[in-house]
Amino acid sequence: MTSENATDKSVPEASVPSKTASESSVPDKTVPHKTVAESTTTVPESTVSESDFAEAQVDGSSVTQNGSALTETEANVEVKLADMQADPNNPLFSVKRFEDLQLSDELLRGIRSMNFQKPSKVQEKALPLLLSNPPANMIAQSQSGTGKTAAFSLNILTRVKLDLLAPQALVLAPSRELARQILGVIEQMGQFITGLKVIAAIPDPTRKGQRYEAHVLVGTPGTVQEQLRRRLIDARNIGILVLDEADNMLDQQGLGDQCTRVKQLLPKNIQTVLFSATFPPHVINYAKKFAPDANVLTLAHEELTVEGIKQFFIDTDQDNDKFATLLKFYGLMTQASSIIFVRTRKTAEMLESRMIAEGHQVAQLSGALEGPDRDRVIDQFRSGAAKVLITTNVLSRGIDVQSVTMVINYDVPTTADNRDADPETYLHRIGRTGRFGRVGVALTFVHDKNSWEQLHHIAEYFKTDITPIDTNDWDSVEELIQKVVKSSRAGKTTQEMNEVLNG
Ligand SMILES: Nc1ncnc2c1ncn2[C@@H]1O[C@H](COP(=O)(O)OP(=O)(O)OP(=O)(O)O)[C@@H](O)[C@H]1O
Repeated sequence: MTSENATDKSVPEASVPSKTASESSVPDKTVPHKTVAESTTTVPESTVSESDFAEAQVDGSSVTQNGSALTETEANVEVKLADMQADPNNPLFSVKRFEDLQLSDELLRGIRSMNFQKPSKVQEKALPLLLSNPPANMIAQSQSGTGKTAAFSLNILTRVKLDLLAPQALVLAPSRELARQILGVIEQMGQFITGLKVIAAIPDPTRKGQRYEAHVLVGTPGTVQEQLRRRLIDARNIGILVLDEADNMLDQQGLGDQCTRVKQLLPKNIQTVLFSATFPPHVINYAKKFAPDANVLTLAHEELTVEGIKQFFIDTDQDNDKFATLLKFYGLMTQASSIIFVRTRKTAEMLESRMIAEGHQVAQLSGALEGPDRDRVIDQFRSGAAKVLITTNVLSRGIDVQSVTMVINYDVPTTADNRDADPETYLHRIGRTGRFGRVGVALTFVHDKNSWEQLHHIAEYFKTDITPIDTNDWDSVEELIQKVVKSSRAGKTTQEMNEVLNG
C-alpha cells in the first residue's frame, strides 16, 4: 500500500516556455492583508506567571528547541506567546483555561507536561463540542500549527474506557510520519492514564499476523483497511473515527476510497471527526456527507495564512539557476532546521546528490524509501542530527518540528497534472514553520512565466503578500532572514520584520 500523496511520483520535467524579460519582473502586489471578522470576546489579562516559564515547551514528537540557534530567553518567548493568546484576532487566542474544559486530572497533568499554558482558539471551541453527549460529529478547520492534534486527542483520551483493551478510537493520517507523530502526542498527553495502550497501524513487517490490542490506533488508511479485513483489528468497539488532514484524505485519489471503506467496516453511528487547516469548497460537501450533522468550524481562505510566517519568492532566470540560488541559502538553512520541498521523488534524489557533491549535509525523504529508512530520516531530522531535509509532498502536511525556521519551495506546488497552482499544498508546506506562534521564513522559487503565474494565483487566493527577494543585495537578504531565524516567537518580531520590509 502507499501512504503518501498521489503527487509524490516521478513525473517528467515539465517543458515550460522560457519567459521574456518583462514577464520575469514581478509587479508589486497590493493584495490586502486578511481581516479576521471573528470573535468579539473581551481580552483577558494574561495569567501566565514567571515561574511557569521554567521549562521549554515539549511535545510528543519533538524535544525542546534548546539545541537550535535561537537566542531569545525562554521567559521572553513565553511572554510573547501570552500576548498572542490574549489577542482576539490571533488563532491562538482563548478566554478559557484548560482547567475550564472538563478534562480529567490525568489529562491536565499530561497537558502540563507538554508545557501548554492556555488553549488555542480551536482547542477552546472544538473541545466542548467534541466532549458533549451524546457524541456529535465535527468538522473543524484551523490554521497550521494551532494545536488541532491536541484537540482531537483530548476528546479520544477523555472517552476511552481503560478496562476494555480493544480499539475504541481510530485516527487516520495521510503519511506514516504523521501517524507516528500523532501517536507520540497521544502517548505523551495520556502518560498519566495508567494502562493506556496506543498502537500505530502503519506498514510494519515485524507485526505480521499480530492483533492490534490497544485502546487507540493511529494509522494510515491502506494498512488499517487491510488489517480490518484480516480481522487483526477488532472494529466492534470503535466509537470514534478521526481523519487528520481530512480534506486531503477524502479528496486524494486512492486515500478517499480507502477512508470510505474503513468507515464502512466500523460500527454505525460512531463519532466522526474531521480536522484540517484547509477545506476547499469542492471537498466540504463530501466531508459533510462523511460526517453527517457535524458541528462545523470553518474559516475563510483569506484567514488561513499565519502571521509569523514571512513569505518571500525568488525569481531565477531559468531552471538551472535554481540550484545555484539554493546553494546560496545553505548557510541560512543550517542555522536552525529547514525543509526543501520538490515536486517529484526524482528531483528529491537529484538535489540530494548534487548538494552532497557540493560538500553539504542534507537528508532526503520520499515515498521511494522503505518504512524503516523513512523512520530513520525523520527521526534524525526531529532530533536535529539532520538540519536540512529535502522532501516531496509526502511531508507537506501535519509534520511538527518546532525548530524548522525555513521552508523552501524549490518547485511551486501544483496539482497532480502539474498544470495549475495548488494553494492548499502551498499553505500546508509553508505551515511546517511558524508553529504555535513561532516565526519562520517561506521562500518559493519561480523560474518562468508559468511558475510565476502559479505563485501569483496562490497569493491572490489567500490575499497574502509574497515579497520578492533581491539576490543582488545579498547582505540585506541575509540580515532579514537572520532576524527571523534568530527569534523564535512572532509578535513584536513580526512587527519589526514588517518595518524592515516596508523600508
Ligand atoms: N495550547 C497549547 N499551548 C502551547 N503549545 C501548543 C498548544 N497546543 C498545541 N501546541 C503545540 O503547537 C504545535 C502545533 O500543534 P499541532 O501539530 O497540533 O498543529 P496543527 O494545528 O495540527 O497543525 P497542522 O495543520 O500543520 O497539522 C505543537 O508543537 C504542539 O505541541
